[in-house]
Amino acid sequence: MAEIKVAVIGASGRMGSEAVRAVEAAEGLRLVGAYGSGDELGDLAGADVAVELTVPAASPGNVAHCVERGIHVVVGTTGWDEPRIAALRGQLDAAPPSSSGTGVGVLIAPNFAIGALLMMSFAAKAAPYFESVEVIELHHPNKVDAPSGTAARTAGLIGAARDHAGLPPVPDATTHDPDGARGAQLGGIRVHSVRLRGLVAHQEVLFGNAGEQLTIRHDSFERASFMPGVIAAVRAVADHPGLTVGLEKYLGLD
Ligand SMILES: NC(=O)C1=CN([C@@H]2O[C@H](COP(=O)(O)OP(=O)(O)OC[C@H]3O[C@@H](n4cnc5c(N)ncnc54)[C@H](OP(=O)(O)O)[C@@H]3O)[C@@H](O)[C@H]2O)C=CC1
Ligand SMILES: O=C(O)C1=N[C@H](C(=O)O)C[C@H](O)C1
Repeated sequence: MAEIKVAVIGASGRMGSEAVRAVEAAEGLRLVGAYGSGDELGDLAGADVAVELTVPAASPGNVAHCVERGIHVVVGTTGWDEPRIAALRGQLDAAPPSSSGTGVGVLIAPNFAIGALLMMSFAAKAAPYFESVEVIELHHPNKVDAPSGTAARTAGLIGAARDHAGLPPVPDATTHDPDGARGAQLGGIRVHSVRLRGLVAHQEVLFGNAGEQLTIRHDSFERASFMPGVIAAVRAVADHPGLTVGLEKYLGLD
């Protein structure tokens, strides 16, 4: 198999620096470029695949830059809401082919950890069977976005599964909540964000019925937990032209 040339955008960040090390250690991958916020991306040093791990404000511009140049992109940065995704789909439809002649592939992966992918899959499977559900995500206090991309994705999957099953809205008698104590509401699902020194990335999905509760919890204790997913995505992205949301689609875990 031909060597894959990889560039990391956001290379000095917490995730980016870990991704640089993972790419350097991975067989069949060669790191050709590492970019920070002050760097000109240019042709990304001839990379076949860019790994994008920056901030929500910069990510769409970086991804557009890669797509325009026919470079496949693995995006771990969060903040990809529906309008951003729709704009990217439009750009991909009109994009030039990649250097290998296929359509450009872009993966938006809200979470690369295998356990987190399974947590989301289990949550979607459980969703039709419970009257109540809420999501609690817990992260390190340096995280700039809330709710987490994982929580937004989980809420989306649960909401879709409930709608498909014809479930009514989650019961909630709250009529007075001047300080927003009930958290954010994403597609009808309550999401609560905790920021706490000492944490990395954690999430609980709480399901309730009369007399019973199911809790699905995932913990990333180290950013190393994301790296097998990053490397698997780099290896697979060229084989998936167009836009894919969720690494589970590459791994058959959906
Ligand atoms: N999908 C997943 O599994 C995971 C996703 N994430 C997401 O990844 C993203 C990064 O997280 P994290 O590493 O913790 O954040 P950091 O703040 O540690 O790193 C962000 C990096 O992005 C760089 N940056 C900012 N703007 C640009 C730009 N325009 N071009 C290039 N680089 C830029 C910053 O560089 P500088 O310091 O020079 O400003 C910084 O090094 C977040 O959105 C986070 O939610 C995090 C963990 C797992
Ligand atoms: O910022 C983080 O740290 C993380 N971000 C992603 C998210 O917002 O879901 C993935 C993981 O939770 C870590």
